[in-house]
Amino acid sequence: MSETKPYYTLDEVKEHQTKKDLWMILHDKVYSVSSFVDEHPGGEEVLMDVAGQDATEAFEDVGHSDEARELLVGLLVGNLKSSSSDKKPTAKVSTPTAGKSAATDAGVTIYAFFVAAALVAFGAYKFYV
Ligand code: HEM
Repeated sequence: MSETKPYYTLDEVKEHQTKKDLWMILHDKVYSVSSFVDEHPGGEEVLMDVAGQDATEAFEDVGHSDEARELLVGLLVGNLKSSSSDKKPTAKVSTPTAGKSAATDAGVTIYAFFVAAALVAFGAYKFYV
């Protein structure tokens, strides 16, 4: 659903800092909270403090209820146009090739050990018999 909303840059969000036109960013989403300012149980001042900014930390610090989070749905106006640094590449931890070659190496080592042991045994047999 949120995909259909427009994308705004941080600079665009910053332009909405007045009580009558108040935007803020929460978890990379842009909310217009003007209609809610007077109803906010935490008061109007805290919302004005984060006007046009990313308020995610402040919002989460308060530990808002699920009810508060549901209110956000109706206030959503768009998504934050993220800077390239926001994209975190998923680290590839598994290295199947390396694992395979390690296993193969172990197999070769064991095989070589038995061949060497057989040769030593054969040499000893020849020496003593
Ligand atoms: C649009 C965003 C926000 C919504 C919809 C919202 C909604 C609410 C709601 C419903 C409550 C009542 C308690 C609860 O249900 O958790 C509440 C309390 C509170 N909010 Fe927000 N809030 C928003 C943003 C913020 C921000 C950005 C701050 C801080 C900078 C903030 C600070 C507080 C505080 C301090 C209380 C506690 C009030 C008290 O218990 O006396 N809120 N908020």
